[in-house]
Amino acid sequence: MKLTLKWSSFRCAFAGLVDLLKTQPHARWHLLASVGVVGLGLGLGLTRTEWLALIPAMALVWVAEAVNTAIELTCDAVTRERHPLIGRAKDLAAAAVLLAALFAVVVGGLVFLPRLIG
Ligand SMILES: Nc1ncnc2c1ncn2[C@@H]1O[C@H](COP(=O)(O)OP(=O)(O)OP(=O)(O)O)[C@@H](O)[C@H]1O
Repeated sequence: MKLTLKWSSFRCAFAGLVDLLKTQPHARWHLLASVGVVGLGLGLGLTRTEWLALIPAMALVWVAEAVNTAIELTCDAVTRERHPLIGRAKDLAAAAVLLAALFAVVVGGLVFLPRLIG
């Protein structure tokens, strides 16, 4: 089996990341929150276990936001007319971001609150 790396795929993925940050205001909030969490975590000297909880929680929010944006754009490419299924698809994609963000807040609270008020 031949293993090959397609560098153009990395270029496309990076372009998607830049697109996300340029066009999605929520992504900029995620960036601010991620920088804040990492800065606070470094300042408080979090343990490896605490980082192992925080990193997937943050990553999930980024992944959900990217997929949500992709779904929104795909829906808009299919039709700009109102359609109940498009509405549901967009609402469900937005729900994925909301769920990821809520769970990230819970994880952040479990990690940081005992250190900040304990
Ligand atoms: N073509 C459509 N048919 C039916 N409902 C739609 C359609 N487009 C948007 N909606 C409804 O409007 C909501 C907002 O859609 P929109 O495409 O403006 O995304 P958004 O909330 O502005 O997303 P973001 O702020 O992340 O870009 C959707 O969640 C959906 O309920």
